[in-house]
Amino acid sequence: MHSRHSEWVLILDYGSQFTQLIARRLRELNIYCEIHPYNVDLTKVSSPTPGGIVLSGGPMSVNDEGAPHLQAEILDWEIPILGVCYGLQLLAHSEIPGSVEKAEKREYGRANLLIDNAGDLLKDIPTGSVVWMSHGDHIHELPDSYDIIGHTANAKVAAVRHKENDIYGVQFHPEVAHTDHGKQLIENFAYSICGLKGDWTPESFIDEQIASIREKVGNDKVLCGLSGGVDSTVVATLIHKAIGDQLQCVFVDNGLLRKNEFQSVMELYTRDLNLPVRGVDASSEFLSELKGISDPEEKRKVIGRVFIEIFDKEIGSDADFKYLAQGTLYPDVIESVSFKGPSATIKSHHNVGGLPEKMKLELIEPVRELFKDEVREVGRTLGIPEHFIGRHPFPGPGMGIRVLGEPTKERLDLLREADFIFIEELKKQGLYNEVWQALAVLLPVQSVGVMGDERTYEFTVALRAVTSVDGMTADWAHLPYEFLAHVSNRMINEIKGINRVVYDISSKPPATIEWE
Ligand SMILES: Nc1ncnc2c1ncn2[C@@H]1O[C@H](COP(=O)(O)OP(=O)(O)OP(=O)(O)O)[C@@H](O)[C@H]1O
Ligand SMILES: O=c1[nH]c(=O)c2[nH+]cn([C@@H]3O[C@H](COP(=O)(O)O)[C@@H](O)[C@H]3O)c2[nH]1
Ligand SMILES: NC(=O)CC[C@H](N)C(=O)O
Ligand SMILES: [Mg+2]
Repeated sequence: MHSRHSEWVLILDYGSQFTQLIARRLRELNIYCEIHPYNVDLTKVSSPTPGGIVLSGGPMSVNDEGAPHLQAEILDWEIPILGVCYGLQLLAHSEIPGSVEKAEKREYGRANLLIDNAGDLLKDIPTGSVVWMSHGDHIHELPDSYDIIGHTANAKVAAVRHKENDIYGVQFHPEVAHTDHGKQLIENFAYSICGLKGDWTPESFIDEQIASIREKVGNDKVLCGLSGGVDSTVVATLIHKAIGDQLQCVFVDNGLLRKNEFQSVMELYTRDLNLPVRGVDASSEFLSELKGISDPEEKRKVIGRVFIEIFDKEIGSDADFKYLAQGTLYPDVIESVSFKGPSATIKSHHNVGGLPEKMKLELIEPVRELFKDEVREVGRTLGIPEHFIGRHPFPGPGMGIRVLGEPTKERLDLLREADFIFIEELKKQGLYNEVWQALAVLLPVQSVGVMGDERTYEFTVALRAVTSVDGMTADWAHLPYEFLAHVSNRMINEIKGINRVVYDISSKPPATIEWE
């Protein structure tokens, strides 16, 4: 459940790698938006009526058989529309099939936008400014209903405006940082053309969520899975504000947590936040269900299922419990479901794609549409102390997906020691807040070493640290060599069973942050 801000923009996703960025740019303007697949059931996105619609780019060609189409009804909504790249091609193609053709030269990279008629869309954008192109098709024949308002040396049609309606299209990508005035263009579209005010702030979000949680829950009770992480802490605080002691939180020790995590987080919750939390030790249940399982997706599904079983057990026969609250985030949702259908699922986050099909409790997920940095802002506004807000994300399946292969107790303990050293050193040396997330992975690889004249044949730990804004894309963190040397040295000396440490230097994409 979530409630939609009254003023919002609908983004229809045609599969572009940049669709998330359109959402980011709008949200930076304090405009609420949601991404839905191009073929979404329109009744799900018509209330409240969006103030504008953006059609994203996409990898297909509009002329391909089975290419994602435009749901023409949206044109009757008389709402401003902005088509980006594939979105623009789709607008042209929907009036004149075949008007889009393969360009002689694929255009990828920077181009200079020459403005023919700025009007409202290109207002305050200097002619000749850099725009980012990424397309193989181009518009050969523009429908009569459109005017060209911008072109580049290679693209006769780079920006268009419908003669009568508020429909616009651009061949370049205003959402990427390489387009110099892309943000201005999106602002022009949202503020001037759609007439949106940009009044979506953490305060308005909190007020709306509290009202909607109260209305939804009534006199029933809510169970909230609390993990010590940012998202669930924010969610529990929000719900506690809304319904007080109708909320009960549970923190599950699933045997996959960090070293000392369970005790220290329980203490912090009692000390700093006045939340009703029960701690549950379910480590043996989780570990026995994970026995013999080494496939990443299978592990995630097992963990998702056991979490729900434990939650069900916790409520026992108390029939007042009708809801389960979780700190599910937008990236969890985006990565677990895909507009292309399940085949393109990247990983089943335990709390989304890993959930069992049949559940007794109905979900309440107030931050399901937010990115991590937005949740942190909401948390700060709610007055949650910084040591909760600033924590690195830690996934629900925890060490279970960081021990590659079967997560046995023995291997989990090894990894816990390695992780403890890595995080402790990051904090000690003032680097913890410089990286977005840091973790250690235990590889199922043994290699030969020599220690004190003895041969060793032990495991390898991979260190991973990334910089990111929202976890959707990430770069490996350039940690100082001396730091890495020190950490490696400590791990190999202090942890019996590890004789080699490597550093992961892959970015996301094409890698992901976690290894499984
Ligand atoms: N050990 C746990 N006990 C109870 N619930 C949990 C546990 N781990 C995860 N969950 C539930 O799953 C949700 C998703 O986990 P996730 O790790 O994405 O979020 P988080 O732990 O709240 O925040 P963060 O991403 O900062 O770690 C949590 O918000 C929480 O509701
Ligand atoms: O609660 C969670 N349940 C999960 O199943 C899960 N899988 C990945 N993550 C976290 O999501 C972010 C992106 O991770 P990836 O780049 O590995 O997909 C990173 O911050 C990951 O730690 C999860 N969080
Ligand atoms: N980035 C895009 O949306 C590309 C659109 C289309 N696939 C093309 O190559 O022209
Ligand atoms: Mg977590």
